[in-house]
Amino acid sequence: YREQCPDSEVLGIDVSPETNALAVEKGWATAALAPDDPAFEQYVRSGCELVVIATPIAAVDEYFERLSAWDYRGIVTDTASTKAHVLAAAEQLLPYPHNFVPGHPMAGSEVNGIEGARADLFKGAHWILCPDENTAAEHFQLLHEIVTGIGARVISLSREEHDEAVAVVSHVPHIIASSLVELASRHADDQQALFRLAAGGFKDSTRIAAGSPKLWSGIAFDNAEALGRGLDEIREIIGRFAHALETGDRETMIALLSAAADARRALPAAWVPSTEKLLEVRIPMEDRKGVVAEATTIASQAGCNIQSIEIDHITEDSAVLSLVLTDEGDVGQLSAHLIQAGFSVSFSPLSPKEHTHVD
Ligand SMILES: NC(=O)c1ccc[n+]([C@@H]2O[C@H](COP(=O)([O-])OP(=O)(O)OC[C@H]3O[C@@H](n4cnc5c(N)ncnc54)[C@H](O)[C@@H]3O)[C@@H](O)[C@H]2O)c1
Ligand SMILES: O=C(O)C(=O)C[C@]1(C(=O)O)C=C[C@@H](O)C=C1
Repeated sequence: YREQCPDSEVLGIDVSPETNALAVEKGWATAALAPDDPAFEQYVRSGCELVVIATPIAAVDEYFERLSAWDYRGIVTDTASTKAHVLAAAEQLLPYPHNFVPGHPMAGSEVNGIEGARADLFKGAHWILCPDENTAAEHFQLLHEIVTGIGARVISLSREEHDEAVAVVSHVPHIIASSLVELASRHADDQQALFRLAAGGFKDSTRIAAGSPKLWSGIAFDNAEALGRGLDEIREIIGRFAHALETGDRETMIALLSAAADARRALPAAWVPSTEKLLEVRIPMEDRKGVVAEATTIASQAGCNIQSIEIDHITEDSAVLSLVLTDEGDVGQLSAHLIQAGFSVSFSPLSPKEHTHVD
């Protein structure tokens, strides 16, 4: 972020003095302190615009409590992999819970701590934001700007759907990766000879198993229900492979493998923004709460990518939300769903030049 905005001030807070020293040395933070340093409170009380809580889930409450004690009125976001606990804690502990916009970058590393940090970690990645009907459009706009500024793409997801969705694409895969390593470990001898045979396939599908057990145990228990359902389902899926094998059913085996191969091949390696053809969607915001959450979630569901957000204040109590979309997703579906939700929307093509001018 500081590469994008070298004039910005970023105060890092970490329990590890080595981490704080390295963060400043690398230029990722302008200053970095221990949580109990009085300068932390001073900084939060003196106009800090945004707080990003990127600790393990177990430490989040402590920071919500501090922000409450310091009557912090700015925007708060987080990076936690699960939202069940964080949402309940925000509601209970934060003085202004509507200023909390949950976030979750869908990128990371199995390397624990600051050693795993890279300036380009989020380039081409998706970053979930979970605004709700109480989220101010300006708060979402600022977070959107920061996240897209570091090269990620924002996906708006409802708070209710978040944990269920990430259980399937992140938490079940982690348990499976750990299970694959456990299987091989059981068969490896003292010299670990079997692991020397492990090539790309094993390594590709188990990299994440090297992640922090403490962090992942926190994630697993915070998302126990959805993870439990996902594990039941994966048992059933593995059972279908096993059954095809037992019954010599080659046709089913081919069908199961083909369906997975097609779906996997269709996954892009990374998201590349396409900004040749831009489309502006203008949505009047008067007399309605939560327009930004509703409209951006509908856009994400339709696979549309919002490149930037503007809020045009027409009069004191009326404004228009303007979303600039890149040439992706199903605009027909977006339009139909926005109209179905009761919005009176207008679409107009925009050239990248015009957009630069608007900015
Ligand atoms: N690892 C990933 O790939 C990944 C991806 C997306 C989101 N997340 C989420 O982001 C959060 C951080 O994960 P991570 O992988 O960066 O963890 P990490 O263990 O690599 O880093 C956590 C940092 O928090 C510090 N810390 C721990 N307790 C603290 C406290 N009480 N006060 C201040 N600092 C404290 C640690 O010293 C460390 O520097 C977690 O909630 C995790 O679920 C992780
Ligand atoms: O790529 C990795 O190493 C990750 O661990 C990233 C990963 C994942 O893909 O499951 C891990 C945890 C998150 O909450 C989000 C992303």
